[in-house]
Amino acid sequence: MKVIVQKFGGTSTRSVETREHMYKNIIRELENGNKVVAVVSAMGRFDDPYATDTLLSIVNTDELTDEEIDRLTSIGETISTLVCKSELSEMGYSVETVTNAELGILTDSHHMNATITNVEGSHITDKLKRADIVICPGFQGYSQNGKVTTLGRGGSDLSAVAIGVAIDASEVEIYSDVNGIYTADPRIVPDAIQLEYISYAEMLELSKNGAKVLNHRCVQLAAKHNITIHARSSFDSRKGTYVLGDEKIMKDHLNQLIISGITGSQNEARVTLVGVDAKVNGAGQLFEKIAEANVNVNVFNQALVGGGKMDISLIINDKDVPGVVEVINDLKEILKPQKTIVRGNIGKVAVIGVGIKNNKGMFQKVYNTLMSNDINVEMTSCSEINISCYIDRDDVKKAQVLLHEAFLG
Ligand SMILES: Nc1ncnc2c1ncn2[C@@H]1O[C@H](COP(=O)(O)OP(=O)(O)O)[C@@H](O)[C@H]1O
Ligand SMILES: N[C@@H](CC(=O)OP(=O)(O)O)C(=O)O
Repeated sequence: MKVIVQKFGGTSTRSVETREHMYKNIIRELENGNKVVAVVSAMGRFDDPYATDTLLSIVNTDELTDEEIDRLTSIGETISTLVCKSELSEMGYSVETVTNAELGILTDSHHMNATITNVEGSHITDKLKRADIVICPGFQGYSQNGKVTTLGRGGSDLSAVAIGVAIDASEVEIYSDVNGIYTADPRIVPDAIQLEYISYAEMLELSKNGAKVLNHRCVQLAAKHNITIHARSSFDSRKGTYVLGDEKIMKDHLNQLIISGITGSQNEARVTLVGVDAKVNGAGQLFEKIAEANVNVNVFNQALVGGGKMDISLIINDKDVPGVVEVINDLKEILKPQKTIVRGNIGKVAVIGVGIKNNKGMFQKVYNTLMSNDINVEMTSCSEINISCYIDRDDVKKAQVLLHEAFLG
């Protein structure tokens, strides 16, 4: 007998009909002689009664502390846990549920985006002795101060892998409404191809750059513990996509694609300081203050423009613009910029693949595809497996379709 960890997201827990499909996946494993730990997300998306965004919409979040918001949003997963227990029990299955404290996911106190510090699976293992199905609320943990925390949006994927680590599972199944990982979001690029395998490194880049199908911290944790993730659909019994280590993919020649995926995001902003005094270490001081403000800089560019002046450009998340503008104002006397330009309507398109480093002309192909279709590339960043271009936000979907056609069409 094996214990299978299955995670069901909001697209699976959403309604009585979607949950019927979800239960078929659990029951299949019971019929195979296995036991199931089901990690569940809140039911559905905004406007569904108990979905995370619905819960957030019924309060004024400015009037609540982050700790209070965690107490509110974690309820969505608790409701989902109890609904699934009631329905599965009614169908005659032996089911136990796990409370927040019994989950054993210990975190720091960084509410709304907590980091897991330890995972302890003894309560789940005990319950597995008494029941065939153990249902766990995803997305949450508890801090050393005994408070409920949440793991960031999309965090139930991370819960599932963390529980997989705690109970020593060799594989974690993550169910959603798509049959695994595609070469692009199939809702944006209908011709996207389903991948059989993808490496942790490529999946991490896809997730970090906008592919919400898997949470990036879940991929990091799976890579650290060498746990295979099987991303698949609640509504389709075929195999989905296996996310696993590069070594196995290389050794068994599991993936021949140069490019594994195209992804995009639409929440960036560009801040440019024009004509900064080049004699002082302006960028260094700017970065120090930006880091103190807890802001992540996605891309940075500095160019000498003559006359003892330089231009500095930053790409940040648009939610961080007010904080960065405040930092720039505080440093005005030191940096002496002639002007500061904030452009909020920025997005990103990213081409991801292990083949990038070994194939010439990849950047040129990305750049030419965009520019020849009137999409202006404002800034770029490249690594061995990722070419990212920052473009007008309104062009992000079109850019994904064009790049998919150019590389994978
Ligand atoms: N490369 C990709 N492959 C598959 N799905 C993707 C990709 N990029 C984005 N998606 C989106 O991810 C969605 C599934 O993830 P998500 O909405 O988080 O489901 P759940 O709430 O069930 O966890 C799909 O409906 C799809 O639109
Ligand atoms: N309900 C949480 C956690 C989560 O992971 O949800 P889902 O599995 O539906 O993406 C959220 O919306 O962020």
